[in-house]
Amino acid sequence: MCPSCEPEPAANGNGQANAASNSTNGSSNGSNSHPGFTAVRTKSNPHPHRANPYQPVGDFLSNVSNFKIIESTLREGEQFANAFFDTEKKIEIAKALDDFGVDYIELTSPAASEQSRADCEAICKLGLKAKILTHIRCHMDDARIAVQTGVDGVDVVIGTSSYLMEHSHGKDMTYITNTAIEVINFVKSHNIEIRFSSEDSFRSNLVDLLSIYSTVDKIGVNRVGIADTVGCATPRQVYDLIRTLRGVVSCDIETHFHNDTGCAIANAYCALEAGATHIDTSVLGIGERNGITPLGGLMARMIVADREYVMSKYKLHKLKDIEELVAQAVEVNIPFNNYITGFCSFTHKAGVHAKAILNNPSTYEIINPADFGLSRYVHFASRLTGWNAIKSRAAQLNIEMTDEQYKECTAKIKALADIRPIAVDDADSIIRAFHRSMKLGKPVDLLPNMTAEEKELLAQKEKEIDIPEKRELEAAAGTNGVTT
Ligand SMILES: CC(=O)SCCNC(=O)CCNC(=O)[C@H](O)C(C)(C)COP(=O)(O)OP(=O)(O)OC[C@H]1O[C@@H](n2cnc3c(N)ncnc32)[C@H](O)[C@@H]1OP(=O)(O)O
Ligand SMILES: O=C(O)CCC(=O)C(=O)O
Ligand SMILES: [Zn+2]
Repeated sequence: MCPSCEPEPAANGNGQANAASNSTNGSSNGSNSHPGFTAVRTKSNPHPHRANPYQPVGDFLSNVSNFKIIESTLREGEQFANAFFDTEKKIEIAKALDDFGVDYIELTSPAASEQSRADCEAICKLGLKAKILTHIRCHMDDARIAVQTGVDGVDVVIGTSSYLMEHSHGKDMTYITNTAIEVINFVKSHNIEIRFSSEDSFRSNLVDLLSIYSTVDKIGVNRVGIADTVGCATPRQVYDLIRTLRGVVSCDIETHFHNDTGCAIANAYCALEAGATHIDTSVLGIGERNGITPLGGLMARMIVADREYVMSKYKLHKLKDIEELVAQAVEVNIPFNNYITGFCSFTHKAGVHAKAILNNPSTYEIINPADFGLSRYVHFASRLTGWNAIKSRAAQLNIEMTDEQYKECTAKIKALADIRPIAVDDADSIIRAFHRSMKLGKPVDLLPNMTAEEKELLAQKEKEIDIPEKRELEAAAGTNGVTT
């Protein structure tokens, strides 16, 4: 099968949920297979290969087709307000991330607590494919503990902005540089990967930054790290800084973006464009405050840039399970608008969208849900529903009518949807009853269990219905075209 094609989803005709209440829910049960909508059969191959004039241009600096993920749910994510991971949960998450295909798993400092140290050792012993890192302060005490845990690498960090130099650790650049050299040499002497990072890079002095990165690069660190610790950076600032740094160091460049101003994914992308090699993520973006670049959001961004690379490296159909695992562990709901796995990420509602999606999903989808093992849905039970969606739903119910009849039936669905939120079952009942009335040639009760009040409101609405095609038919049949 063409990698761009998805298997045709089965019709989901037995839905019970109320579409409108779904859409105001604000959170989901973590599934995109919601019963309020129906999975659709589309006419043409979804997402055929087609030249995209906006696709990334070839660029000798860019790593959008060659990046690595440092997954920090078990480090940055543990700093999320709600997070508590016991050993068992940490192991479960580490295994799931490893299976997904992340390149590195970063763990909380073993200096944080005795259990943190023991958990770090336990995860190192799992023999995962992903390399295991731990994250420490730029301090020999922490480094001595870290190298004893069995990790593959140590991520060292120290604040370089004036805020942090003054109010966090109180050390100047000379002290920072000397300590960094000592810690780096010590970790390297244990044949362990080493990364040196400046905290709050975007509020640090550029000359200080380039100077210390140049020094640690010469000593032979595996990576340097740039961190937008307070989430203040814009994509343009990120591009400029990483591009400049790329010209100064020869080692890899890791980047870490907080999401306080909503730029964490865009910043990660720009960093890769400018030559960064590694992106820090966490599942659902959990971390300090409102967190960092989310793993799923990064996957969404990168699959659009280079689908082949992303598909070949990561088991995307496991994303939803990992998010549910972490969401449960930290007791949060997956947001309704979450990248990829939000309950309505692939649901198309307005008639204009539905029609085009039914013809070709690329019209209103940049990501193919099937790449993530998910389905797309067309909503067909609202006042925004169009006759093309109703025709497609009728086909799923094995009902065939003329185009004029689909339109008239749609108008009846809209009339009811103008009165109250309607469920899939309501729309289905109307389609069935309308079809029956067409066959019998006489009106039937569209919704037998409607309340008297609803019936009266609906009758009012029906008076207002004006379908041009119906008017023409009625005129042709000798009526004045006015429904009474
Ligand atoms: C931006 C980030 O997310 S960086 C990663 C943050 N991670 C963590 O903080 C891990 C969890 N932390 C902990 O368990 C504790 O903070 C510990 C064990 C690291 C330190 O605990 P304590 O010694 O009780 O210090 P406390 O947490 O109150 O203050 C931080 C200390 O680290 C020092 N410090 C802060 N940043 C750094 C750094 N990057 N390198 C070296 N020292 C640092 C501060 O000066 C302060 O030391 P002091 O009060 O003795 O002068
Ligand atoms: O180690 C790093 O590069 C990042 C540390 C961190 O979490 C931050 O600065 O926000
Ligand atoms: Zn952070």
